[in-house]
Amino acid sequence: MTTFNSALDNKKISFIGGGNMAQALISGLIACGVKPDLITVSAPSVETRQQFNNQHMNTVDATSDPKAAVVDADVVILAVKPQVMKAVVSEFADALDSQLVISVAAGLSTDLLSDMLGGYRNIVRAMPNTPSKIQMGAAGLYGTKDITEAQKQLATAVMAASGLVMWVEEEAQMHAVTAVSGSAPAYVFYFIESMVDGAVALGLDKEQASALAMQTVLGAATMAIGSNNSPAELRRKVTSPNGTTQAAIESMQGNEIGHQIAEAMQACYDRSQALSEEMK
Ligand SMILES: NC(=O)C1=CN([C@@H]2O[C@H](COP(=O)(O)OP(=O)(O)OC[C@H]3O[C@@H](n4cnc5c(N)ncnc54)[C@H](O)[C@@H]3O)[C@@H](O)[C@H]2O)C=CC1
Ligand SMILES: O=C(O)[C@@H]1CCC=N1
Repeated sequence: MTTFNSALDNKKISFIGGGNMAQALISGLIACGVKPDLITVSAPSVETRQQFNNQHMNTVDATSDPKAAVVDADVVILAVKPQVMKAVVSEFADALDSQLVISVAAGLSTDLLSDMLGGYRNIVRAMPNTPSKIQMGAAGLYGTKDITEAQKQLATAVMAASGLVMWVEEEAQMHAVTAVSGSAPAYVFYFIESMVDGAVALGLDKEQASALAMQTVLGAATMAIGSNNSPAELRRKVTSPNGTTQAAIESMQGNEIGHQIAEAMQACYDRSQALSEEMK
């Protein structure tokens, strides 16, 4: 669990958009000690605002006015879909003066975001993932040359409230971050779904199969993080010569599962690249 970072002291953090990713990041911030009354969410739907009010007992400020959310914020987090970003930011771009803007939108380059923001360049692009909700997220960050060292530390503190933070040097690497962590919880959920279906077909009931599959994924990932052995070495330690695991792994290799995962990641990367082009 991440602990409170003093860079967050009294910082006002405003979210534009109150969907899945905003909710996950807000949970991380509050869990690490940010006072809810320093957080504002701008969302057009009454239901979304009501949901925030209920969940956080009216301590998080939920507004329909993005400009009010931005005007005295220290950090503005853009958490709307790439397709609506241009229209949404046009409502408050003229209220930006020194705020740190963090965009979590897939694909959108800092140059394109800057154009949408009327030339404003204090922008960090982040690619988090939904396990941020339980402070187990993994986020890649890229900053323009225009952000200060203090803003870089602030961006690190904001995103580290929800888990691991990794800065990349080249903006193009953000597409790879999306392929390996931003979108990747979905691959893992798909893997778990398939394991459960497989176990049910082999005679277990669904609850038993789900509990065993989820605990195994958690145990294997936790073990890999804490180990001096590589994932390949850990795999070999499970695999007895001519035993059960060898039969399973040979079946996967025969079906080129590794190659198929790489292909899926390439598709994710390509889609991330295409989004910026489409939104120009
Ligand atoms: N869901 C995920 O796992 C991840 C999502 N992202 C990025 O986060 C961003 C948001 O995605 P989600 O939270 O999944 O989508 P979502 O659909 O759950 O939330 C989007 C939110 O945008 C808001 N919105 C829509 N129109 C608006 C407007 N005119 N003004 C202000 N707010 C408006 C609404 O509050 C809505 O809840 C996207 O750009 C996505 O690429 C990044 C990493 C992971
Ligand atoms: O699917 C998407 O486009 C977003 C970005 C990464 C995860 N979800």
